[in-house]
Amino acid sequence: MRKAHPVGESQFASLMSVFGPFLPDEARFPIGIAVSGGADSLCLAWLMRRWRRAVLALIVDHGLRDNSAAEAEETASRLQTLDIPSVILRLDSVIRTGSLQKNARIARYEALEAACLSRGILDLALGHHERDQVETFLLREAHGSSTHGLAAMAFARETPQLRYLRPLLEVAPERLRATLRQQGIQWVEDPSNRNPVFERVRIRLSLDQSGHRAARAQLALHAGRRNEAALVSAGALSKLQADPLGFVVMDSLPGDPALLGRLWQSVSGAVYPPSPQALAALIAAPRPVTLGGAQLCAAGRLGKTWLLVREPAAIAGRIAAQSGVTWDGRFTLRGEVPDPGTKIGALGAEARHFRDHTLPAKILSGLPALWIGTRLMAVPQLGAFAAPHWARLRFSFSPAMPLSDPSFWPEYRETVKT
Ligand SMILES: Nc1ncnc2c1ncn2[C@@H]1O[C@H](COP(=O)(O)OP(=O)(O)OP(=O)(O)O)[C@@H](O)[C@H]1O
Repeated sequence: MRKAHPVGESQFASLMSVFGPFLPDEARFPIGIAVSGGADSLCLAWLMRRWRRAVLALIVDHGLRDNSAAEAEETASRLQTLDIPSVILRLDSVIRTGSLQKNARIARYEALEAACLSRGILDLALGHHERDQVETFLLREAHGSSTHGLAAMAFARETPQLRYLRPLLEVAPERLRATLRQQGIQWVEDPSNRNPVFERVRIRLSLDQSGHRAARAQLALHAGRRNEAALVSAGALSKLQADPLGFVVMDSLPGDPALLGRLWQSVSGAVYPPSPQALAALIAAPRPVTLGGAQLCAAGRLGKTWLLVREPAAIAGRIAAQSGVTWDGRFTLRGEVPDPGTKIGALGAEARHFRDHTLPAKILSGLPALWIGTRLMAVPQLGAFAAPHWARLRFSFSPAMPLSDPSFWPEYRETVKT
């Protein structure tokens, strides 16, 4: 057998580049990494940290094995030595009837998704690799899956809240282990990965090299078309930068009116995009314009050519603040409101207090703020609170057309791993 080559930093950077736009590499926009402590996801974490500073590893402790808590701690301290911050998510509700593996997986994804949502994480990377992909294909084939199922796992999968990324999906697992060995990084071996009670493991054990190659070739036929379309849409989006504060900056407008319409909807919070004719005219001759609740204007000191931002005159008035309520079709409040008289309204002219902020007043004044009468109590997005107990409140960016909506990436959808 040939010796496996470690994965290099520049190769990983090019694997990540196919996913298109990422939020700036700043502490307020971490990318999540799901780390089990096994070789694959640990290697993913190491590579991600070389690629980007703002990352957060999420370790799920299913609590199903006696030493699982200690293993999770061990993984967390290993990550710490690699300068990767992490949190451990403890599950106490894995249902033990039916398929334990399946229940554990559902509970794991729920916990990961909730943790990302509460921390404003939009992208979560998973450590699936090429052999996982081949096994998924063979499992689905054995179960009579349709063409869609046989395309197996996609590079990325969207939920309305989160995008799952699988940058290592075409990388052989031997290369991930070789990478860790080269760096002298240890990992945890999960005994269930070798337990033939599980069908996936039986498939793994029965696959010789030629079977593996044949399955890969078949898989490529199924997956090719889907991923090709996905890469086209990722390419279009990779040129812009979308911010969960509710604005988009870009050097040029996307050439597809439907795509531009979706961006417009995300920023304005509108249920419908502007007319395709108006958008096509704008693409043909870009110019500053106010349309359908959003404004296209010069990005100025934001560094790119265009800024797409909520139209100030169209912003909603004040409404009573309650957890779960959405204001201006864009921002949903979460957390316990300390005073029943609190209202949500735009920061407006009070944005002048944040003059030193790197973002222009045009963006800041449209952010949601919490008010009691004329008193400004909190601007959660800016980390400004009149008193510590207001700091429990958060707004999430939740327009009717979210920036990470599945229809943004139609070809990336897939069924959850079998
Ligand atoms: N307990 C966990 N905590 C966090 N993420 C997990 C956990 N288990 C699995 N994952 C994520 O899901 C991916 C695929 O899971 P799978 O069970 O196939 O991998 P694994 O064999 O447990 O571990 P690894 O991929 O880390 O070697 C992992 O690479 C990792 O990103």
